[in-house]
Amino acid sequence: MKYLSTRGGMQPQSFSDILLMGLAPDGGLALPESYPQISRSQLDAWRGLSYAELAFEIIRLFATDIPEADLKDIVDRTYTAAVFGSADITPVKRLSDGLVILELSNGPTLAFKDMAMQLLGNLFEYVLAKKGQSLNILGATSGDTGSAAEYAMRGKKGINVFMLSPDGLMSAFQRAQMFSLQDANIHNIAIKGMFDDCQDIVKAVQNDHAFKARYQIGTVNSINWARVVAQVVYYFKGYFNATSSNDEQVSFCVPSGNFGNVCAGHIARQMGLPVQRLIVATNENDVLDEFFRTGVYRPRGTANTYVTSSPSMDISKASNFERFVFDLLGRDGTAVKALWADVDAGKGFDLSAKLADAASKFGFVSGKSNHADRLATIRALDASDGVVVDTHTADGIKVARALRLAGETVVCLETALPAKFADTIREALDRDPPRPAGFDGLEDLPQKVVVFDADAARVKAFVEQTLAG
Ligand SMILES: Cc1ncc(COP(=O)(O)O)c(C=O)c1O
Ligand SMILES: N[C@@H](CCOP(=O)(O)O)C(=O)O
Repeated sequence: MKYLSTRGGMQPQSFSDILLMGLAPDGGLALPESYPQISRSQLDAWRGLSYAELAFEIIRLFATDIPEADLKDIVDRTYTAAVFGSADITPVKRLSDGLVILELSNGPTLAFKDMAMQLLGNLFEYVLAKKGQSLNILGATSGDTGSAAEYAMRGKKGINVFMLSPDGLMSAFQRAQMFSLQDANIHNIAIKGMFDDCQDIVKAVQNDHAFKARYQIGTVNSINWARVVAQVVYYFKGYFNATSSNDEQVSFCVPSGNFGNVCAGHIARQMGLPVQRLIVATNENDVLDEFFRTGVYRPRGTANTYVTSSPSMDISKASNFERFVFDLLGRDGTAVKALWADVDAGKGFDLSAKLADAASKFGFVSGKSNHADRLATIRALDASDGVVVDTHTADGIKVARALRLAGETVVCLETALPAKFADTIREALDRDPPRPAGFDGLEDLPQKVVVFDADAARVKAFVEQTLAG
């Protein structure tokens, strides 16, 4: 399997190369030359597999330059009950109204990001050892990618993590999870701005080819294809757990911001998973909802991005959306390059002529949620099912309930645990959310972080100084 860029300007590369590469040299995102097609008999054979067995079957189709025995060892070490809390890894819960919740947040940092990041840590370690290289990761987070990456990479030989986050905008729990880490290879940088400013800096540094090569800069955001492919696995597992036969179809409802999670659902559907619809749920930052309703993509600036009670989705420039648009436009890299030249110039684009395809050919629909919806959903679910969900998952459930068709099985992706967003849970339920074992006193630990303006040059200087020792 070789990989190309969404902007059409990259020579085909192997999985291990794009794992370390981050953005493609032409500024685009890596995608496989084609998606592997899963036959009905393969799907039947996969139904009874454990999570690790299934992950191996799927990832080996993409990571074809890693010897299978090595890959199997990496996957088996990653997806264990000890790390993810149960042998099932991603169990499902059926609500009284028939909606299914796919639990993705039982890993070390209580968000779905652990599902891919734990694998990424082990893949990096393996590939870097083989190549005799080291890697300096520059990442951006709105709250969950950062902690998942830092927990997955802390203490790993040959890896440093520099993580940008929006200053003062994450929850107290999210801040404490990241900033309390004292490991020598973890560096937290709070940026005076929003997540999009952090992601813009990551992309600016990735596009400085000389700096990137000199300091071996890599990425853990969903820019990195390995993140997306690891997320494909739980769509298959969620499908098997929510159905009793491969004759059935399900729809997935996905709380969305940077479009990485639902992009993995799109890939699973393209591979042949029987997915009826992919329901994109946004919060008040509704760039994606606007696109799937109108065909107009209108990324907003920081001044027009709201600070909400589902803060991890406070995103107005959905990085991974480029991967979907590449497919929507018949994999035309030249057209994607032209559209993203407009995006990079602060404009948007109009693909309303393709809107019907987005729905009928690719199964996408969307809806949005706001603070009042979130509170109402959290209260209603607590009352009806005794289930407390986090604010992002609540956005998904609100939208799933609004858009569900008669007879449709909708699987809602649980993207974080409520303990991460205690203020809003208290506002909704007048009590604290359950706090999993091991997190008591987290917010009282000493914190280590530097604060910078949203300036790529300042971040580069910090990376240089830190690595110079
Ligand atoms: C808790 C939570 N929910 C939803 C999302 C949105 O996911 P994505 O950015 O993959 O669309 C994020 C951030 O990525 C998140 O941390
Ligand atoms: N919500 C994310 C934002 C980054 O998304 P990614 O999937 O591209 O890493 C976060 O929690 O940081």
